[in-house]
Amino acid sequence: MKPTLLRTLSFFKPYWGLLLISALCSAVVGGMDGAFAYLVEPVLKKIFAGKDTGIFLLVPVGIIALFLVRGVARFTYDTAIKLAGQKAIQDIRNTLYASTIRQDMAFYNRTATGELMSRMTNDISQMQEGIGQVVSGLFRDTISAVSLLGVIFYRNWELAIISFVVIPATAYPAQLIGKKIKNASSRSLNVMGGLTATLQETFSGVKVIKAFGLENQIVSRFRATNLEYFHQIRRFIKYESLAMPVSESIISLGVAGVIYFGGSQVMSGHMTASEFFSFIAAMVMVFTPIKKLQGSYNVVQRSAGAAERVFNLLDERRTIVDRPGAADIGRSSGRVEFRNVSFSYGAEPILQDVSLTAESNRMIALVGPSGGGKSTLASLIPRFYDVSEGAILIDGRDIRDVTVASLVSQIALVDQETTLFNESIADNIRYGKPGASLEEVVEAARAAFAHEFIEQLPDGYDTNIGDRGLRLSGGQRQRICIARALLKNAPVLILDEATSALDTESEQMVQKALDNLMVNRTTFVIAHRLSTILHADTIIVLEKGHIVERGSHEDLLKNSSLYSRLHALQFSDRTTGDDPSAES
Ligand SMILES: Nc1ncnc2c1ncn2[C@@H]1O[C@H](COP(=O)(O)OP(=O)(O)OP(=O)(O)O)[C@@H](O)[C@H]1O
Repeated sequence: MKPTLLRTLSFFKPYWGLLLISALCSAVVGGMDGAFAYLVEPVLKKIFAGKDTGIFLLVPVGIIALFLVRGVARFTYDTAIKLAGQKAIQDIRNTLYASTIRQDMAFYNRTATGELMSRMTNDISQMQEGIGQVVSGLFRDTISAVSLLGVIFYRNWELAIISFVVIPATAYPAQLIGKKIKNASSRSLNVMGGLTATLQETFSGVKVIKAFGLENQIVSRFRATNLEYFHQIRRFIKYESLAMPVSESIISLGVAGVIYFGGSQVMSGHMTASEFFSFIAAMVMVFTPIKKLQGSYNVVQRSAGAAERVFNLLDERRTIVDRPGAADIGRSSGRVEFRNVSFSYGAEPILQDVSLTAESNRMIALVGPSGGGKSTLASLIPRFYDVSEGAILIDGRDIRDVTVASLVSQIALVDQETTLFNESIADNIRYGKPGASLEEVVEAARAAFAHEFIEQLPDGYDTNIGDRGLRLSGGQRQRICIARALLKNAPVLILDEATSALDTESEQMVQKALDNLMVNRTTFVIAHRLSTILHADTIIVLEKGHIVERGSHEDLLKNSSLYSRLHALQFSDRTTGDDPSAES
């Protein structure tokens, strides 16, 4: 708990100026509570005992002045402390996002996207609520409680001890309840993570849900998780609602003691009535900040659950990082060598003793039965994963000896997912080369055979990908991705070809765009189109993680090889598409 709290507080460091302003103002606000309770005694004495008419007129004016000053101080305090809280939360969210987006692919494989979204939104909101409430009350309520306690002890320390004997008795149940609140909060956030994951999965997979008529099933699953969330929240509500009545009941014992013993002292003449009123005023006033502080403790407990989850995510270690002394690779010639590479995601070996060399500007096609390891092999080049054994070299240098940033700058990737972001088409292409001029963007789009259709869009290159009504075809999206890769102009290209059936015209356009993209680059094609494979310098046939055949299209066809069988299969059933990677 303590490290979590300290860690949260460390995010406030840059905003110490705002904290200082709020501390000073809260001293004014809190101190005035004490002053107010203290002044009850002389004022009452003068009014009732001395019949002082002067002070009688001064009191209302004084009260207005006091509350004016208090109001200004409180406004400044609240604004400064809440701004500091918001800024700290903003920094936490930025830090978390920056660290998560840099995580390894392995991390993304084992973590549901919805779960991550939940941490970024629900958990951070919970933290924000905690920080907001605590920081806005902590200074003020502490100073207010201390100044009022000062008045109480000053007026009558014996009576003060009687009344405060009960305070420690409230600590134990408060702590117990706080712990329960924290556990319930953590559990409810876990369930909320699952709920967000379900939302993410089902909204993005809505096509399948509709096609299989799974709506009812999905809704019942959602209802069940939502009910579980309610159960967790119900526990949480119960404990939170219990906190106040428990402490108030214990405190009432103290109040009863004060009335009894204080009243006796006034009657026996050991204390004046105005002193007693001042004591009672301070006593009544002090319970408000004390109760608030106790409430803050519960909020802290609740936020601590969320903060722990946020920090756990922040502490996830990356394995794909720069080695000490890693150098910038510069611009490579694009010669890629796999030297006795083995790889596994877990216990199961996926690639075994794979050796191959792609000379600069050559084209290597990876084919073979589904699950043979083609995509895995390609994903090792940009270090999405590190090899388990052996090494991958670019221009003779182990890719683990160069910086990750310089390595990825050597590689352009065009895959089946055709990922476009909710920005303008120009900006989507510009991701290939941040800061590229519009002329460069247009040139890349022309080479990708995308310029024509982009120009016909309502806002041309400024058309937003997320605009309502913008319906880009699969082939058009692919050509935008190809333009992006063209603009990157990297010496190595990884092409995970789309299997999605494009119509013939669209396929031809995409093929022409790809032909342009492949010029003067070392290209690894995970091939699904026969036309691409025909031009490959080397075809690598992967089966169960082993290279079983390699050679040119003609060489491989000459033998009664796996490749020739895959090839024959395609020709015998053109309706399945030109897909030599299909299961043999
Ligand atoms: N992220 C992952 N985590 C664990 N196992 C994986 C992961 N990705 C792939 N695999 C497994 O690795 C093996 C090789 O998969 P890979 O996708 O590389 O094959 P592929 O030849 O590209 O197949 P396809 O032609 O169907 O795309 C498969 O058994 C697959 O289940």
